[in-house]
Formats: sequence, structure tokens, C-alpha cells
Amino acid sequence: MACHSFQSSYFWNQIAVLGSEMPMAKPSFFRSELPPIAPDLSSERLRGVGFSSPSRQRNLVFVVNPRGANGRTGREWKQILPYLQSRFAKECNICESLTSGPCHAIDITREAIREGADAVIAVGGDGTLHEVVNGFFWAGKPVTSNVKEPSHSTALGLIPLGTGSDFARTFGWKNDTYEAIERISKGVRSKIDIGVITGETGEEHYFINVADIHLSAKAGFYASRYKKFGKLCYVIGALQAFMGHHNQDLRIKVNDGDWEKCPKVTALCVGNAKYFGGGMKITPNADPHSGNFEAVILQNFKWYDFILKLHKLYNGTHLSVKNVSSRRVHSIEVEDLSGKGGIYIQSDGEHLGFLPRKIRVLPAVIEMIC
Ligand SMILES: Nc1ncnc2c1ncn2[C@@H]1O[C@H](COP(=O)(O)OP(=O)(O)OP(=O)(O)O)[C@@H](O)[C@H]1O
Repeated sequence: MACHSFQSSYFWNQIAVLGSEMPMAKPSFFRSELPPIAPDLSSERLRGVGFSSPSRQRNLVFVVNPRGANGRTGREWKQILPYLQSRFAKECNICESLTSGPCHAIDITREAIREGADAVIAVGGDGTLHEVVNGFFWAGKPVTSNVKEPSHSTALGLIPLGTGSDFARTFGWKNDTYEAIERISKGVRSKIDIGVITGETGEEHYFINVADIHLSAKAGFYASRYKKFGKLCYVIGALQAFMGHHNQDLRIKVNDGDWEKCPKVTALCVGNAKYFGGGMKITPNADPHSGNFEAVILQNFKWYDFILKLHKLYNGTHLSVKNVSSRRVHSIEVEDLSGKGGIYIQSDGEHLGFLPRKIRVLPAVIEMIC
């Protein structure tokens, strides 16, 4: 590790270095006294956090959204920081970087990967995780380290501390910081799939959880205004979204096959993982290790259908409901046949300003600390 490069870069001057008395004067970032915790090699898909040498300490960068969960993330982070410092002091060099606003986490992540971080850990909700995931890519390619050997790869980690924290639910993780710190300490890596959305002009946008179109995306857009009400924001957002809503005729092309007409679409949801909207199990068969998405299409729903079937959306039994279909896809293209526009799209709960031309899976492209 070329420590001077950490210290001279814009990035490393922006972040706080933990567990170091004179961080800017000396490469104490990566001081090691104990060997790292042994990796778990119990599964072919899994391997321990990548140490190039058994004596080298891991460099962990925590990207914290202090405004997540209406400010609770920042407060909890301050409380766990002393524990985190003592828990990792001997085996890891830990850095924290607080985001200053939307999209900052993307830049922090890119810079951390380029500077050779072993793991970038999102601390916050799905929005923060989404930005960190987007920071793993640049100009259509995975970001790589400028200072490490080509085989080096930076792992993605998560301390879920958001309002919905929906991605974490697929793995059975709760908003439990101590549990998350133990997971990161064990450092078991698992390759996971990522979704990529291509817009009309060829721009690419990545997601890790669920990308969805029309009513659910509009609901998410409104929900973001009501985060102070906690998970209830998603129900309020959905009810508000039904005002002025029209089911829309779309056409879709699945797995590069033929175009199919999809009349009166209420929502089209493409799941890399299972949950969105604060715990709705919208794509119950999705698995981020499968190399495929689950695409669930809701058609011709009225507002009262949503109320009557809400419990089924939460427990994932909605696939047997009339006008709900599900299929396994590795790519899906969507076109609005109405030509009226006004169709919302979100990815990982973040509003996206364009209708995607294509959504496709990138299999096993990121190693996640699971
Ligand atoms: N310093 C900041 N000030 C204001 N907004 C920020 C800041 N840092 C990040 N953000 C934005 O906050 C948004 C929401 O963050 P996050 O997802 O962590 O929390 P949440 O919305 O409460 O959780 P969830 O998405 O799981 O419901 C993100 O879209 C991100 O762009």
C-alpha cells in the first residue's frame, strides 16, 4: 500500500482516519499487530476478505450517511464508533467518511477503490447502499485499484441503518449494528449479481435490490417526502401515488426475445433481491446469487386492490393473485406504448429520471461481505 498516495489524494484528506494518533503525518493507517481473522472457505462462492499477505491489515472505509433514517443513522453511528474502533483496532485500518449530500457516496467509493481499500462499507439505508454500489463502476466498467495488484478486489459491506433497509432483509439482516460489525469482522465474501439499467442515450445506472416502474416507483418518490414517519412513509406514498394514476400499456422484451404487449400495467418490478417499500416481499423468488432477476408485473390494479392485497405484498404470496405474473429474466426491455410519458422509475428506492431502454443482470460482479 502506497500510503503517501492515500494521504495526498483528495479523498483521504476528506475522511477521518480512526485508530490513529497522527493520521496525516505517518502511515499509521495500516499498522498491524495481529494477523487478520481467518477467512471462511466453506463454500465455493465464498472466500475470506482478500488479504494479499496474512500479515497485512485490512483497509476498511465506512461511508456513512448521517441523514439516513431521518438522522438516526448519524446518531447511531456516533454511538457505535468507539466500539467499532476497539473491535477493529488490532486487525484493520478503519476510515470513516460522512456524506455531505446526495451522490457523495458514489465519489467516496470510487476513490476508496482506486486507492486500494479492501472493503467499502455503506452505513445507512438502501439509498446509501445504492450510491456505494454505483461507485463500484465507472464508464461502464468496474472500478479498479491504482495501487494494488490486478487480482485485488474491493468488497462491498453494509451496516443497515436506514428507514426501509430492504436489501438487508433478503439476507435476514436487521438494523442491528453489532450484528453487522461481527459480520464485517468475519469478512466472509460472496459474489453477488448487480443490475444495470441503460437509458435511451446509453447512460448506465446500477442497482443491487429492486428496479421498478410506474406506480411503485411513484409511491417511492412520494414516500421519500415522509421518511420522518418511518416505514409508514411507504404506505402513505403508495396511497398518494394512486391519485391521478393510470395503468399504462407497455411492451416488454424478455431475454432478447420478441416484443410482447403488456396492457394496463400498474407496476413492473425487477428484483435482484426480494424486498422493497419497507418490507414488501415484491419479488419473493429473487436471489442475488442466481445470475437472474425475478420480474413481477402487476396489471389492472385499482387503489382498493392495493388495500385488499397489501398483506399479500408484505408476505410475498401475491404471485397467486389475479393479474400478477412473475418470470425469471436476465434482461428486460421496456417501452411505453401510450407515448404520454410521466412513467416513474426507481432503482433501490432512488428516483431515476428516465425510462430504461434495457435492464440486465451482471452476474457475480461484486464481492459482498455476507
Ligand atoms: N449528508 C446528506 N444530506 C442529505 N441527504 C443525504 C446526505 N447523504 C446522503 N444523502 C441522501 O439520503 C438519501 C437517503 O439515504 P438512506 O437510504 O441512507 O436512508 P433512508 O432513506 O432513511 O433509508 P432507506 O433508503 O433504506 O429507506 C440518499 O438518497 C442519499 O442520496
